Parts: sequence; structure tokens; C-alpha cells
Amino acid sequence: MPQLAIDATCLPQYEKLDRPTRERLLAVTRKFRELPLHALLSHPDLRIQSLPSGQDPRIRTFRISDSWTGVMLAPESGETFLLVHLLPRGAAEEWAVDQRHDVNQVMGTLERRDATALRAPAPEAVPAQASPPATPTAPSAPSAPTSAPPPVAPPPLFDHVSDRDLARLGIDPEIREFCRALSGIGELRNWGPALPQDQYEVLTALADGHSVQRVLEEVVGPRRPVVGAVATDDYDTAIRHTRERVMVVNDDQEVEDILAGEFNAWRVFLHPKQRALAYRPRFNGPAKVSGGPGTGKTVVALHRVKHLAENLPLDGRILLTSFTNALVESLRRNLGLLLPPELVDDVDVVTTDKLALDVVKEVHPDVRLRTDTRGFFANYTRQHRLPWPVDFLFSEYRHVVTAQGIGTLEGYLDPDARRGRSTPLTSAQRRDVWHAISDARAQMRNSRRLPVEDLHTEAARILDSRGERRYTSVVVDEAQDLHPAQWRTLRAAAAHGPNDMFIAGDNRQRIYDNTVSFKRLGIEVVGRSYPLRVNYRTTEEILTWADSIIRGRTIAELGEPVSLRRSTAPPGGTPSPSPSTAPTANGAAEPSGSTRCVLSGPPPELHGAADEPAELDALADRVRRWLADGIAPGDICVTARTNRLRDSVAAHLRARSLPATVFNPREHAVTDATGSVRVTTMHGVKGLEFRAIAVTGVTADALPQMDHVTSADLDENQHLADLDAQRSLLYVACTRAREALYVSWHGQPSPFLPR
Ligand SMILES: Nc1ncnc2c1ncn2[C@@H]1O[C@H](COP(=O)(O)OP(=O)(O)OP(=O)(O)O)[C@@H](O)[C@H]1O
Repeated sequence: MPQLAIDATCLPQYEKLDRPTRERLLAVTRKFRELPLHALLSHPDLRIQSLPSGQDPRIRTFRISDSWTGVMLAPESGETFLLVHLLPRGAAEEWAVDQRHDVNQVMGTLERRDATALRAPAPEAVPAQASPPATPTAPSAPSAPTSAPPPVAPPPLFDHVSDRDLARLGIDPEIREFCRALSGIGELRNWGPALPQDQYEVLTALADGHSVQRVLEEVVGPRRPVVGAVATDDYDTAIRHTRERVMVVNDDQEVEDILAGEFNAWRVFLHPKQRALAYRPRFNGPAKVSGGPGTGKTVVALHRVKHLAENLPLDGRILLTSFTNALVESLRRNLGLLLPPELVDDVDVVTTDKLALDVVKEVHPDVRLRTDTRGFFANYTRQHRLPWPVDFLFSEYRHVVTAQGIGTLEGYLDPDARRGRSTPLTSAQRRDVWHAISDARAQMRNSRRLPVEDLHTEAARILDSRGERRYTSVVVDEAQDLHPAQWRTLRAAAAHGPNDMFIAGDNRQRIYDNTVSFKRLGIEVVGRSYPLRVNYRTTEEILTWADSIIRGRTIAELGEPVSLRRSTAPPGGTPSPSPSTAPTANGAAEPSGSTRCVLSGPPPELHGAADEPAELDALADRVRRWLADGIAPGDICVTARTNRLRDSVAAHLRARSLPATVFNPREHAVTDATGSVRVTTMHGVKGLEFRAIAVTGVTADALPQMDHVTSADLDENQHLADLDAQRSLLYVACTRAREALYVSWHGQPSPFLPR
């Protein structure tokens, strides 16, 4: 009996079909699975036709309705039909005649190319079918004066890679010859839609400067079939092996699940690298997945939970954790889409703070979480007329005492305890500081409201003292913002051993002032750290612009020790470097390598207004135009730097009859208020995504917000780290946009904005 497979290209098309056409398509797919091959090919309703002249003899078209045509790959051997595209009747044949499918001889995958465009004489012109990005990626150089010598042509893009290496990387002879004529990465990108998909990814990685070996390991390796090579004409096997783009369907329910509206590509079409990480049978200890925004870290974490749940020992349990209630709520919802209910029952999905609170409440039922710790220490300093700036005690408590898990005066007096702090303290001063911190902590304990750091210190102590490891595996998303005390709770909750911790995060997006050394916390990820490099969320135009917010900063690798700028400062401190030029406090470098975007679209829109009312008026106009363009209110989000601005933005939009609701990630689920434009703080959009994002109030005196930045006199390293965290805040807000990004300010723009 024939089998049906569906190519991911069909999915966005399916959304364009009206209900009767969708039903007809479902009926057609049923026939593909029910009728024998000869009956199918001659079925009068389907009108399956070969193309009179086409690049690929296997391609057929078939009728869905009077106005829609399906394009499929019919088997010459084997029995698997691949549904490759759904197009309006007139366009289907025109598209199909240019396409050819081949089995990649190294990767064993089925690839499609625009064979007509690639046969054109030389790759100077952009192929007609290839729909180049709206904005050319390679900016044109200014024209040279007539007297200047003729410009030197850039060397061919792949001059440094031998034919033999290209062949090892799965580049076939036609593409080898073709790519030799390319001279720039922009040109390669323009040709992307015409090139065989996996070979395009290989070429992009090479053009980004990755070595042949690295491309073999990161791009080719995860795609290679486990058992032997796939024969050139074995389309059946190649289709089954191309799980990144193709899904073989077995029953009506599956076809409907895939095609019927609710489909989420991430559930099925994993990038081979994502699949290799999520479904690896065993990591011999903690494993870490990092990668820029939108590279699918959360998706991998969810699939990892699926794998772990499917292989859980009888008495095992899994923790899936993240930062805020909104993030946890979104993980819980997506886990429900990926796992059957009986497996979901084996997973606790809670914030790290809720886990700690639950553990502590088992021993001290009346304990609550305190949210004003900074203010408490400031008041304590004032009340006791202590000789330090008001934030000093809090900073010392958070970044030294609890960050390092120091429990005794002797520990605090240790010469290494304050390594990296730039304000030196004599040992007498340290004693005074320690006693003040201990006294303030005792007061907070007596009031039964514990700061988050103490709550976790207590939770880890309880878990360790009981020797109880609650979870077989702990999976952490948005890991970059956890404080060392929170990591200690997680470490204490997870059994040590294979698959114990799976950590996903990105230090470019670190928006809280925590720096963490996994090694010092007993989380050993050496040899088990993996980068992701394909962005599925954001258009290339938006990501390129957003990347320039953090360009030139050295970003520490997630969980790596930070090499600090200095360990002592001259008395009185040094003048604060300007935020736009301040070197980073993070020393360890993120491994080089860029991220490739699968989407392209218009560039971000930037708007500077004279004052706040004018900025808000322009914002309301922008939101109104998005709504008029058909973007649903729930797919739009507006961010503001502070709670005050957030409330005033929401009120302003409502006053102009626009649907707007304040969104607080600690209280609301992402699914709440979908009929409204969400207005939130920049912190509030962490980990989320929207079709359109407006980032407002990017004004010099709001970003950086200096009252949230440790003064350089108090501690220069912390000052720099705080500035970096605020820069990342802007980066995070901007990279939440899927299609449209609007950034506005009034008066002087923030120094973090790219010039
Ligand atoms: N293999 C895939 N196929 C299709 N879509 C994908 C794939 N992987 C991820 N996505 C989509 O890309 C978007 C970003 O994914 P995800 O949230 O997992 O990225 P992330 O790396 O965790 O992002 P961030 O760090 O910015 O929060 C989501 O819409 C997700 O569904």
C-alpha cells in the first residue's frame, strides 16, 4: 500500500486554504494511503499528471480543487509519495517544472533544488524563483572615483576549500562547480532558496568561517544515516531519513494533526543537530546547549524532556524549570502538545523559586518569599548609620556571601572570598560587614520572609541533609539568569549520574546581574557543551540589527568562570566608562560562529520623537497600522523600560481605542488576554516571542537606568556587569520579534542603540 509523507513547505500554504479546500485535501491524502498504486495513478478525481517538460520526471501535479493544485514526488521504486507543495492552480506547474529532488550521497537526505535557475550561465543574476531577501544582505560599496584604480575583485568565496573537502561535506558536482563562482556571502544567501537545502547549510557554515572539520562535525555529522549510505535512487529511505523537513504519516489523525491549523513545526521538524541533542540516549553527566536567540534551545529542552520521560525508570521523576511563571506556563502548555498525558504526569514544571519554596515549606510551613531585599538592606544601612553606600551590604550579600555559599565569618575572611571585588576591605571592615549582614539576615528570617538567595541556600541545605535526590533528571531553560544559590538547589535536587542535568541558555541574553561558574557548583559540563546556530524565529534583518547592540562585547560562555577586569581599585574609584564604550566585565569568550536565520523580511523601524507624548502618539500609529495589516492584537507586544512607562503606554493606547492590556510575567500566562496588545516591561518579554514588537522608551536617561547600576566607586566590576545586563535587556526585547520590530525613544537615544 502506498505511503504518504508531507514536506514542511506545505504547512504555511495549508493555512491559506479555505475550509472546504482543506477538507478536500484531507480526502485526497486518505486516497493516497488507501488505494493501491495503479488505482491511485489513474483515479479520475485526482487527475495526477506528469509535467510535459520538467527537470524531475518524478514530479506530478494533482487536483485538490478548481483553484488549488498539489505537487508531489511520486515513487519510481518504493511506495512513498511525498507531498511537496500546495499552490494556486496556475502557479503549481510553473513552479514544479524547475524543481529537482536528489538523494544527498553523504548525508542521505532528500534535497530539492531549483535546477532551472542553477543551470543559468553564471551566478551573477539572482534566480527568478529564488525570491531574494527584500533587502540585499551585502551592502553595495560606494562607487569609486573615475581616476581611482579599478576595484580589486574579491577572491572566490570558497577558494580555501578543496574539491575533495567539498565532496566530503556532501556538496555534489553541480553545486561544487556553481559555488566556485560565488564571491560573497550575500550572493550565496541570495541563491539560498535555489540551492539544495543541506548543501546550502554546509556552504553557509563554510562561508561564515567554520573549518571543514567543524562543518563535518556540526552540519554533516548529525545528518549522516546511522546505517550505511543511501543509494541515489532510494527515495523511500531518503524521505524517511529527512526528518528535518519531511514527515511520514501513518493515519488520518496524524495527517489532520499536521495539516489542521494547530500544527507546530517545532514538534516534528527538528534540525538534525536539535534532534541529536534531544534524543541522545545518554549524556554521562550534565549537558549544556547554548546558542543565540531563537535557535530552538527551548524546543530542544522540551524534546529532551520527552526523551527522558519515555525512558524514565519506574520510580523516576523529571523537573523542567525556568525563570518566571509565564515561561513555566508556556513550557507546560508546549509539553502538553508534545507528550501524552501519562508522560506529562512524570514531569514537574515549576519555577526554580517555587521548587525551593516548596522544599523549605516542608520544614518551615509559614515561610514566604521576600521581594524587597535590596530595599531592606538599604534601610538597615540607613537605620544603623553604617559607613557604606546604601547598596553596599546588599551587593556584598548577593554577589559574595550567597553567590559563593559562604556560611561563616572565617569563610568571609578568606583572602579568596572577595576575589573580583574592586573595593578592598581590611579584615576589621570585613568583620563589621559580616556582622551587619548576619544581623539583617536574622531579622528577615525572624519575619518569616526570606530573600530569594536565602530561600535557596536553605532549600539546598535541606535537600543535602536529607540526602534526597528528588529528580532523576533536571532540565533548565533560560539558564543564564539563575543565581548560584538557585543552581545549588537544582544541583541538590538532581541525582548525580547520566542524564542528571540538561541546561539550555544564552549569555547574550543575561539580564540579571548573576555570574556563575558551573564547575564551582559541581556541574561539570566539559565535553558536553553544544551550540545551536540556526535561528527559526527572527528575520535576518532584525537579528543583524539587534546583534549590533552587543557587537564588540565579549560574552562569557554560559556557566564559565568570569575573568574579571581588576581585583582592586584605587581609593575613590575610577570614573565610570561611558556605557557605549565600557569594556565588558565578562572575560571568557563565546566560541566564534554566527547564527543563520531561516526567515527574512523588512528591516527594523527606528523612530526618535521630541518628547514622550509624541513618542506615544507615533507608537499608537504604528500599532494601528500593524492591526490594519492583519496582525492579531495578541501577536503584538509593546515593551517599556519601567513599570511606570508600561502603565502609561497601556493607558495611552487604550485612550486611542486600541485594545491593550498590561502583561506581568510573574502573574499572567502568555495565553491570557490574547484579544489585546500586550504591554509589558523589557524584563517581561524574556523567553517569549511575538509577530510584532515595539520597544519603546529607548532613551538615554532610561537605558541604562543608572539607579539599577552599581556605582563604579562601589565596585567597578559589578558596575560593568550591571551595564552589560542592561544592554542585554535591550537585545532580548528586540530579538523577541518574529516579523516586525519598531524601536522608539524621545530626546537623546540610548547609547546602547547601534550608531
Ligand atoms: N526545528 C524547528 N523547526 C521549526 N521551528 C522551530 C524549530 N526550532 C525552533 N523553532 C521555532 O523557533 C522559535 C524559537 O525557538 P525557541 O524558543 O526554542 O528558541 P530559543 O533558543 O529558546 O530562544 P530564546 O533564547 O530567544 O528565548 C519558536 O517559535 C520555535 O517554535
